[in-house]
Amino acid sequence: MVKLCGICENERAILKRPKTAQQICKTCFYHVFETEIHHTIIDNNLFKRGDRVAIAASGGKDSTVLAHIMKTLNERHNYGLDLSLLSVDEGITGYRDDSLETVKRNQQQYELPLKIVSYQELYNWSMDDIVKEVGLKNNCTFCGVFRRQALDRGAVMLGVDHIVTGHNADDIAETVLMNSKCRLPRYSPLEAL
Ligand SMILES: Nc1ncnc2c1ncn2[C@@H]1O[C@H](COP(=O)(O)OP(=O)(O)OP(=O)(O)O)[C@@H](O)[C@H]1O
Repeated sequence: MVKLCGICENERAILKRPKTAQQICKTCFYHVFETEIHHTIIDNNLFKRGDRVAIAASGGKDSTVLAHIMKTLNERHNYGLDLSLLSVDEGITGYRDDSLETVKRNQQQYELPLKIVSYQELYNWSMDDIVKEVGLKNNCTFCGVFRRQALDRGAVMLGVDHIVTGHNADDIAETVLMNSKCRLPRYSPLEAL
C-alpha cells in the first residue's frame, strides 16, 4: 500500500526523517529542510547584510547541499550575503582531485567565486607526502589539524567574515563518541587503582 506524506497527505512519502520519524514526500522535505535552516539563521542572527561568507566546499554531499541552500536562501530571502566557495586540496591522489572537480562544477552551477588552497602551497607537504612519512595509521590527525588551519588561512586570504561548513548531526555524534573514547581511560576511577 502506498504511504502518503504525513504533511501534505497528498503525495507519496519517499523518506522517513530521522529527526521527527515523520514519513514525508520530496516536495515537503525540501520545504521543511529549507525553512528550518532559514529559521536557524534568522533566530540566531548568524549573519548581517553585507557579510562575506565562505562556504567550505569539499565536493562531498554535505557541503554540496550547503552551497545549494546558502545560494537559494540568500536569494529567496534577500540576506544580502556575499558568498564564495573555499576548498582545501589536501593532496590526496585519487580522492580530493576527483571531489575538487565536483566543486568546480558547483562553482559554475551556482555562479560563485572559488578559492582553492592546497597543503602543498601552505605547508610544502601534500597528504601523500605525509602518509609516506607517518604511514596510514595516524595520518587523519595531521589531515584534520592542517585542514582546519588551511580553512582559516583561506578565509583570511578571501577577507571573509564567516566560514560555514557542512557538519551535520552524525559528525557531532562522532566527535562526542571519539572524545569520550579518548578521555575514558584518563578519567576512569579504575586507573587510580
Ligand atoms: N577539503 C575540504 N575543503 C573545504 N571544506 C572541507 C574540506 N573537507 C571538509 N570540509 C568541510 O568540513 C565539513 C565536514 O567534513 P567531513 O570530512 O566530515 O565530510 P562530510 O561530513 O562527508 O562532508 P562532505 O559530504 O561535505 O564531504 C564539510 O561538509 C565541509 O564543509
